[in-house]
Amino acid sequence: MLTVRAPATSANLGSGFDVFGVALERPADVVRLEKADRVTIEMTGAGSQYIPEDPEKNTVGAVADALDAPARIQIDKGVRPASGLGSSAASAAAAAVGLNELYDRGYSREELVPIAAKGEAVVSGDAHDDNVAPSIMGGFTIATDKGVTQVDADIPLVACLPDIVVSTRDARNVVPETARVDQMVETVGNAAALTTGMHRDDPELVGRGMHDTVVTPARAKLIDGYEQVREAALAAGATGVTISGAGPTVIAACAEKDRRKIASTMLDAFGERGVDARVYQTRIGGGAEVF
Ligand SMILES: Nc1ncnc2c1ncn2[C@@H]1O[C@H](COP(=O)(O)OP(=O)(O)OP(=O)(O)O)[C@@H](O)[C@H]1O
Ligand SMILES: N[C@@H](CCO)C(=O)O
Repeated sequence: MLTVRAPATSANLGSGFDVFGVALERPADVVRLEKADRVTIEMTGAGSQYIPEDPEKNTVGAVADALDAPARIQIDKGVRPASGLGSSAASAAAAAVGLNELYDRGYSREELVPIAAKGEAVVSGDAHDDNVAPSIMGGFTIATDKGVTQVDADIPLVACLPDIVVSTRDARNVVPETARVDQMVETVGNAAALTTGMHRDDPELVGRGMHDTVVTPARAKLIDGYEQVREAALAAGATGVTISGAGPTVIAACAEKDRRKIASTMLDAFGERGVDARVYQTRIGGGAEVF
């Protein structure tokens, strides 16, 4: 049996809607796979009771189909579903990397990205690559229809996951259909600053580049306490704060020395709104690993 650990991810990072993503050092899904006559799926772990084991409805089923690689697949969820931490993508990424190896298909990590994205289409109706790309390739990724650009960045992060459910499908429905030219100009500037910051391992520049006035404000309304948590994290030293993926996780970039204080401040701010939350003190990490 082959075991693959695929990390949680944070997509968008504010200014890079549907393009930017980072792999997180923790949490992660652990997926075990062995060849079989047909695809079967067994789920355990965080929120697994809410995830269908039917291969037609689970992200890994679509990946096994795309690779023509039937297998018995056991998924231990470390990444809670509907979290904004790329839960559905972590399983799909692990399945793509694991089945590619199990069946000796010979795809490169970059070639596996659109294959794993077929799993995302099953749950959100859209095959966006921005979570599966970092979960497979690690680091900071820029995923477009021309392929994936990757850099091994090292930035400390805090990911605060409130006990609220936001489905990607719902969060995509509130994205504005248009943006003004001045917003476009601002977004390009922020995205460029963030990308440069990733190359320099510079949390200040990355945090500055996370600012977004187009998609984030519309989605913030779905997260009770978002503005209070954001302001509290910035006051505690975060260099930038935004919604992780489609939410409800709120993600902050920071210097290492401020990370612990920011984490407890974000928890307290959700607590003051009566919202339970858990927090991951993490950083940008590597992609899926096979054991
Ligand atoms: N293997 C899987 N792991 C997690 N969720 C899955 C899986 N297969 C299907 N799903 C379904 O996908 C949905 C969760 O995916 P969704 O994209 O909404 O959350 P997420 O991946 O945590 O968020 P985001 O993409 O914003 O980071 C749930 O409805 C869940 O039942
Ligand atoms: N880019 C996607 C990531 C969530 O899957 C979104 O924000 O809708």
